[in-house]
Amino acid sequence: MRGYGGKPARANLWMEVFALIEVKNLTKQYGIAKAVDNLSFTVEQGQIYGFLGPNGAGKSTTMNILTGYIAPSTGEVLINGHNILDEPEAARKCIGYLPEIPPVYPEMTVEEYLSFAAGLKKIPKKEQEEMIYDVMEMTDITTMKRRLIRNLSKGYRQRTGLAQALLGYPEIIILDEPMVGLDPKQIIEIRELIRGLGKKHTVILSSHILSEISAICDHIMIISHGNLVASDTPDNLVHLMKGSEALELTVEAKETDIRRALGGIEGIHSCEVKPSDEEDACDITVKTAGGTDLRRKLFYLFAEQKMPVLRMQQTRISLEDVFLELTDNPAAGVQQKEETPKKKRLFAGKGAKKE
Ligand SMILES: Nc1ncnc2c1ncn2[C@@H]1O[C@H](COP(=O)(O)OP(=O)(O)OP(=O)(O)O)[C@@H](O)[C@H]1O
Repeated sequence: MRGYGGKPARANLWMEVFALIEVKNLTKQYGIAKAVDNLSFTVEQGQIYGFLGPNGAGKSTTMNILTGYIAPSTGEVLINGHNILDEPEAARKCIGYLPEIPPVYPEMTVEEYLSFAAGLKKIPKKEQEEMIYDVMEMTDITTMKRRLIRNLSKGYRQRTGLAQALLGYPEIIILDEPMVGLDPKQIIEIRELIRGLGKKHTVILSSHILSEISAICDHIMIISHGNLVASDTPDNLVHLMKGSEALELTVEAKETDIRRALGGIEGIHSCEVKPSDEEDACDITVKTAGGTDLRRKLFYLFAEQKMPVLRMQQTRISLEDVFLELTDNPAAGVQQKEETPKKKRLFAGKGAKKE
């Protein structure tokens, strides 16, 4: 079992042993505004984590704190057991960081820049040449090594920034909005590159674009107004929100008869009945509680009542719906967290702080 921050591993601390990053009650205050508000989560080894949130949610601020670029107002960050404030060098050694604006120098060639970055990272001189060659191969920029950075395309500039992050082979790679400004082809290429990195590294990437995150990440953390509002796998985020699923029906019957018939059915969270465009029929939207599937029950109910069902459709919740619901109204997420044990997992998934 791998030790935790150089301390002896203990079997009953299994989860802690593999927590590569632990963030506890992190807050960053700018004047009276809170960019990050009491944020807690853990990151485990060997996964690709997506940090998702609308503009201004606090993603960059959190990443800058994790990487030691800015200090939190309160709270604690442990990187592989090293406190980022008490042992910054040991903590930063575990992390390769590509900030939102790649820290590249336009007047240097790719090779010169990587050599400069290797120096900053205090990589021993005798290891530098081979490592620079290696990270250029990993990011597929070897053919560009003598080109001035200012003459590179945005995609290659991003790869150069990524190569810089990989110098020293850190266990954790943090990428802030790595696809911003790239064209669709470059996005696909960088996505593949990140997927490849995820095989050997723990990767955290931030984005405000859901499709980018869901295409690459094993685990999604949704942040809104500086709070973590959900943390789970993409599938679980959708599955565990199934309580918001709805059934839409068109039934040939009077509104009062439909309401009476539905009155005795358990598992209905809410129900809307209104006149349909179909003659002598009503459109019904039934919201189910806790993901209950009422399709068969309603089919037999209306058949017994001699009310023909002209249409029945289940509207599936998408990851987009989850994202919008949680980021439009983060308080709704917290409420759900307390309401049902099933939804609780949404907030206490692998990346979320175990209580
Ligand atoms: N140095 C600063 N001084 C004052 N306010 C700041 C500072 N940096 C960030 N903020 C504010 O903190 C909040 C969070 O910003 P942050 O950049 O972390 O969000 P983000 O999720 O990364 O957004 P984006 O995707 O737009 O970069 C925003 O309201 C921002 O205006």
